[in-house]
Amino acid sequence: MTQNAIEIKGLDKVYKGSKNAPDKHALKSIDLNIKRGSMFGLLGPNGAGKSTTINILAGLVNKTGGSASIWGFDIAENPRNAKASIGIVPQELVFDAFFTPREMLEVQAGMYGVAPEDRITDELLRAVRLEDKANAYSRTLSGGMKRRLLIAKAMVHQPPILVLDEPTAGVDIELRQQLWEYVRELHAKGTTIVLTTHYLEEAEELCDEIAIINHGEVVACEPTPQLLSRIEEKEILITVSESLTEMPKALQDFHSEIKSDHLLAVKISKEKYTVGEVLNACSDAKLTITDISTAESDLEDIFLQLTSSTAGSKSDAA
Ligand SMILES: Nc1ncnc2c1ncn2[C@@H]1O[C@H](COP(=O)(O)OP(=O)(O)OP(=O)(O)O)[C@@H](O)[C@H]1O
Repeated sequence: MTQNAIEIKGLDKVYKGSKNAPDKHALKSIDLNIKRGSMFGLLGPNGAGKSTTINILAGLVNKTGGSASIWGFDIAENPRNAKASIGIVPQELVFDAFFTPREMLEVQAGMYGVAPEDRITDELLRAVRLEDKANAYSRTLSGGMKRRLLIAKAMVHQPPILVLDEPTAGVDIELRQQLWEYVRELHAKGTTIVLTTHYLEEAEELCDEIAIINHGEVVACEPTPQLLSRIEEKEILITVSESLTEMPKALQDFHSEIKSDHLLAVKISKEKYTVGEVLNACSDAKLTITDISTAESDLEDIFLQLTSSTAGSKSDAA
């Protein structure tokens, strides 16, 4: 039995165009393995292909090529078991406004064939802190409550994998913390979590592995610390009293650039070099430093670094 919760191999999706719209190659033969028990982040700019990937796993979009399996079940050969192994929290807050949270969870459990005695409706309502609203019309819930209800809805059949598609978009900080608290609880109890998010700092904080997808291609997929260290760069801005016309020899080993007459920018990988080594190189070059400042790369920078090499026009990504 595979150790992966989700295995995606050569997954391809072309949305057929129409008279006025060309075909859209949304996924270009992507490979992804998501380990059982992990908290996995799928990051990418708008239009990268995150929702397409998730919707294929959910059985809502048909793939054009390749394969995907969920908890060892191929989505094409064994769609019932594949579907039973995953719970998906969609991006949009889609609801039947006249159902109460309790009814909604009961109906959903029924749709998954969960016998009445096996249902965990009350437990779920408590977990997402909606027990007080169990019998209220869903249309009376706040946006945050609706979001929590959608998580509960995705868990009615107690799947081993929970996928959250941009769960905190437009959600305030306090609620975001509550959501993550519950997601962390589920994870601690053994649920594999996959989330797509634009909040890069959240992926950094929550996920043990991150894949970055851009224009339908996987740009990176690694354990979070490895991803961070691989490209973690520090930019050092050094002002010198000498007028700079060309890069001093002692600094040529670094990724350095003359920004203006007296200003040098040196980028160093924190794994390879220290700031001290850069300063020593300046001293070897007989430069007189009058000012120095540094800036760390965060995941946002890394994300830009990784995606800019394959990035096309903004309109294509929109
Ligand atoms: N039903 C569809 N028909 C045609 N093109 C589509 C369809 N759904 C998505 N696309 C296109 O496929 C590409 C990938 O879209 P997708 O929604 O998967 O991206 P995403 O990474 O989830 O973006 P976002 O973060 O904005 O949700 C985009 O260019 C999008 O316009």
